[in-house]
Amino acid sequence: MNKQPIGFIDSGVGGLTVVKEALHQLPAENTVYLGDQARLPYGPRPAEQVQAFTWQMVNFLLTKHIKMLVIACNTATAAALPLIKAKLSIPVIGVIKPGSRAALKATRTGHIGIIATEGTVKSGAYTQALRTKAPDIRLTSLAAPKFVSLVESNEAHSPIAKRVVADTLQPLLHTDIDTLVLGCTHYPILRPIIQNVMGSGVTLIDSGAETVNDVSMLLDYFDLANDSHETPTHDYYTTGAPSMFDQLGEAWLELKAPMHAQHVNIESEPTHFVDAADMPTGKTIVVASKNPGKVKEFKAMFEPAGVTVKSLADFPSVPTVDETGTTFEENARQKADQYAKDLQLPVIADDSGLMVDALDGQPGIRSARYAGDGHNDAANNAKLLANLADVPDDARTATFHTTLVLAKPDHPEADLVVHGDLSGQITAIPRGTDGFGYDPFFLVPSLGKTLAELTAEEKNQISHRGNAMRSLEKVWQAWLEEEI
Ligand SMILES: O=c1nc[nH]c2c1ncn2[C@H]1C[C@H](O)[C@@H](COP(=O)(O)OP(=O)(O)OP(=O)(O)O)O1
Ligand SMILES: [Mg+2]
Repeated sequence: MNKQPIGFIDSGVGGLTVVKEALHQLPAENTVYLGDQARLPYGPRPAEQVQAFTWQMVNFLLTKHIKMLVIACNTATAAALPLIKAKLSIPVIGVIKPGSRAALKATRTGHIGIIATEGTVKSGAYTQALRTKAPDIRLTSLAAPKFVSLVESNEAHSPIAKRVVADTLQPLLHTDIDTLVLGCTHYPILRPIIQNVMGSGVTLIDSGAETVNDVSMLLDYFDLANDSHETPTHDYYTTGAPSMFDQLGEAWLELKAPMHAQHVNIESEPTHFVDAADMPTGKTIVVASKNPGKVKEFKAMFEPAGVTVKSLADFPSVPTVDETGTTFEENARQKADQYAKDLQLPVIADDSGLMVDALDGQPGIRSARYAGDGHNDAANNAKLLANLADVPDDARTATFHTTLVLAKPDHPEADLVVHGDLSGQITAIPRGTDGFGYDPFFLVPSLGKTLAELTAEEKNQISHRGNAMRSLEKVWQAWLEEEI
């Protein structure tokens, strides 16, 4: 089981045509999408610039701990797919090969048309992909530079769009093309108009939709599919205006709920591959946790101080450290010392858990494995509730505890150790959707809310982890900068 999201990048909203297919074919997967609308269109830009922009998008999505990357943009695929594939340790998929394969399957006349951006046409990426498989195939490529702007300016259904599409496709009419590759992920949004101009005898190939077949296959092949039954999350980011993105996205994906795309600035992201292990150690700390809920909370605490926060997701090949200790501190030390040694970077490890008075302090250090090995919040919560079924409200008191250990490589004697607690009560009915783990059942009596009903910031202000961090506040920066 792998709950990490699949990442999608595109110059704008076009890649949503791939996401639409992914939501349909892979409904259990979490997804995160980034459209670089501020710098669109990519089509007319030189290949080197497209490569730099694409790295910035990739570096941003890597901070979201994606398990797979889909370059849902033909221009970026043509310019940067091999470079990115060579550097990342996660599977990377482009849109050109899947589109080519589908086109070869569809053609009867052996004459395939390709419409794409200038960049994609110039790169010859489709010609190369198609000729490798079918050397004798006849190909006619045509740049359709105006299509992306039509889509992005929400003109795809206007009379102007009809005119532009008809004019652009003119050279392809009266040929014996029977298959036309939509070699840009924006183009499927113009599909009805394109089909109308080309006539019903021409099969349109949606390169993006074809790509999702490959995504699905690779999820199985690398055993990366998410088979949890939690409702998946879909996060959308744009470098442009979220309102425009939402408007186009909600209509295209036929969403019932608002999309709420978030604005991001990626211009300070590196324009090349950054190996996490090459980062300067002074200002980087690795959160030695596999729990994304914890990582998020630590990021919120460290990043405002200018510290780069990495997590184990940035180091997929580092071996997992088992928790075999009998106390929170032993476990936190084990995790911190071993990961610091393996990564040769400073790390912070957290061992935490819930101690319920009516259960003699259980589940305690076994909180993550309460319902058995593997992390399943729902099963742990269900077991907790079952064990408390006969316990009256006033006896359902409990304490959350955290022990934090900061460790530097090969110096366990220099570990920094702090603790934090939070008292509360276990409710019978879950409330709230934020947070993680036991949060929906943990009532903070003074607030009348569960931890899952608090914002991240509100939770940090009172939580066991927040309290432990406040104990660290005065000492961690000096500790991190100190040479040993
Ligand atoms: O603020 C919290 N809100 C809700 N639940 C929480 C919290 N803090 C810890 N917990 C629960 C989650 C897990 O069931 C156990 C920690 O187990 P613990 O071994 O420390 O963490 P983990 O296995 O999830 O991740 P990792 O060891 O990779 O850091 O306590
Ligand atoms: Mg654990």
